[in-house]
Amino acid sequence: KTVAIVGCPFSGGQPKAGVDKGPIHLVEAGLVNQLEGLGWKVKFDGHHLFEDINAQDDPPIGILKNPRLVSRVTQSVANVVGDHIKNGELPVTLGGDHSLAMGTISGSLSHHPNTCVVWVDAHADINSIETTESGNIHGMPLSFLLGIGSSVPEFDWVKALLRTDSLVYIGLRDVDAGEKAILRQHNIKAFSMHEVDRYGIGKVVEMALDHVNPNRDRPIHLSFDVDALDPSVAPSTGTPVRGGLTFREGHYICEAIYETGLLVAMDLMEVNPSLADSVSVEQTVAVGCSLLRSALGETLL
Ligand SMILES: N[C@](CCCC[B-](O)(O)O)(CCN1CCCCC1)C(=O)O
Ligand SMILES: [Mn+2]
Ligand SMILES: [Mn+2]
Repeated sequence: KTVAIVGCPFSGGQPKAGVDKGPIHLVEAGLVNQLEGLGWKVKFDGHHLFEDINAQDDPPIGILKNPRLVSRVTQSVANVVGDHIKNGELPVTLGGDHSLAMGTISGSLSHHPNTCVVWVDAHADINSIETTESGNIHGMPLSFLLGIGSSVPEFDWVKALLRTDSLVYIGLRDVDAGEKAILRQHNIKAFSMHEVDRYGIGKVVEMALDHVNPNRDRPIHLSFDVDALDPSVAPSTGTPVRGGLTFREGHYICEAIYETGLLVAMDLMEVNPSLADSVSVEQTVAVGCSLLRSALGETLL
């Protein structure tokens, strides 16, 4: 079985410099060899190069920032991920900011229309153009994928093929008012940190999969934002929020999803190696690689 590493040095969905350097740090930490060590054939044809659009050609739409750049980059990612899946490979997309998930999940859905999405994150990333307070598109990918809010012509390539009952969250703890309304209105299932505390991660993952994959027969796309982890575990990320998942809880999610045998694509997002001291950066990168290994079959025994 082949893993295809898709390095996406992209930061256009948010304002902090550095998140585009996430992929190179993850690869340079030895990710390819680590995955080969698990028995995977690993395909990595270099990091993708996204040429910029100069600012005057990409004015905000409403308050959305870099809309044309984000749209173009995520559309190219959708094609890359879709092609890897078509080739029978398992795409592992390294971010880069979470707006990339518009591309990765579109890619999965293009080949597996019944893909269910497990979104591990402190944030819901579901703001529509009406509800976003920041205009940072990394806080919006799911609204486009679900077709929530008024459409933005520049993003018309995103077919709203994800159903709200095919999405489940784990780790939420910083959800905007507009997003809370969207989650309620659309009955989107979310296991916040409150549920993690209450039921424990084992039960939460079981309930999450029972919700989107009751017969364990649907392909799973795992979109993992490292800020789902507590900042003490993954400090070097753009929007840290205290009270997050422990190192083990994060790994348990990945281990349990691997055990289903249904994983078809994974994203590891929002590693920004320029936001902390070198020890903390190294720690964040190492945790990212470790999570990926767990999602791809590394076991403790
Ligand atoms: N919801 C936020 C954060 C999005 C994080 C994206 B992720 O998960 O990929 O890291 C935060 C908006 N928030 C509103 C109140 C004032 C501070 C910013 C937004 O910008 O939409
Ligand atoms: Mn996110
Ligand atoms: Mn987040």
